[in-house]
Amino acid sequence: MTLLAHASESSVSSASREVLKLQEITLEYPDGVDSAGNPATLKALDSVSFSASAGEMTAIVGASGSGKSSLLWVAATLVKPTAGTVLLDGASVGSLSDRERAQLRAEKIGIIFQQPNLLPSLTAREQLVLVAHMNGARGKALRAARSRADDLLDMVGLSAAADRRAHQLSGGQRQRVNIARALMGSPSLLLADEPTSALDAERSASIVSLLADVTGEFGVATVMVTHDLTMTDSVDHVVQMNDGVAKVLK
Ligand SMILES: Nc1ncnc2c1ncn2[C@@H]1O[C@H](COP(=O)(O)OP(=O)(O)OP(=O)(O)O)[C@@H](O)[C@H]1O
Repeated sequence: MTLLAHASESSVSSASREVLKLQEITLEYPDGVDSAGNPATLKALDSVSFSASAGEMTAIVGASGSGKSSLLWVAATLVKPTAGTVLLDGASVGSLSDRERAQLRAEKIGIIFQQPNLLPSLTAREQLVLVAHMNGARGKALRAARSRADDLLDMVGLSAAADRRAHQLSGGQRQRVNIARALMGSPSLLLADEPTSALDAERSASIVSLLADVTGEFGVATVMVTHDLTMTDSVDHVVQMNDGVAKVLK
């Protein structure tokens, strides 16, 4: 298949290229007032440095409230850190406007949320083509988007279910559509927030193994938040969060 052959070549050439680099990221949330009545803050991330390379998968683990999701949202450029630098493909995102960051996200970042959030009235294929359609793709461009959607659905094992609507898919299948959808824009960074939280152990393992496959096939840098330590065997790197502090375990 052309798509996969092309992707494999790109993964070889892009191996170990640093896609995401977080330098001394601190994130503070407003947290009411202190005993003297002054505004208080809660430090969710405390000088976190970490990077993710093309073709490699990293798991972020840690107890509830340790800062895993905060780290992912900063990496996704959805939350601006209080201090520190986020570099994406070597360029700092700190000085970009909201609009420029939204554009950067569309071009470079695929995000997989905990719950797939699929639109009930659309088929699996339509969920993938929706963004291209909303961006005005018509004619040849729309046919190209449909063809890419079909290749991606094939890659995630759903070619037979391309015409099924969201409610006709199982939880695991919905998460596969979610993964395929995140890859539609050919991102260099793939971020997944607890992608297996709604699934049983067997389906969770197959979703993590699929993420590992697409990481290699597409040469993306994948960062997955998980509280499930059994998932860390199949990843290249593990970062443990503890009270906002990151420690690289693997
Ligand atoms: N929007 C917010 N406003 C204020 N505090 C927040 C906000 N979001 C998160 N926090 C706090 O920041 C800390 C880190 O939260 P975060 O959601 O990043 O942790 P987590 O490791 O992802 O937790 P979980 O596994 O339960 O999802 C927690 O103390 C949390 O209460």
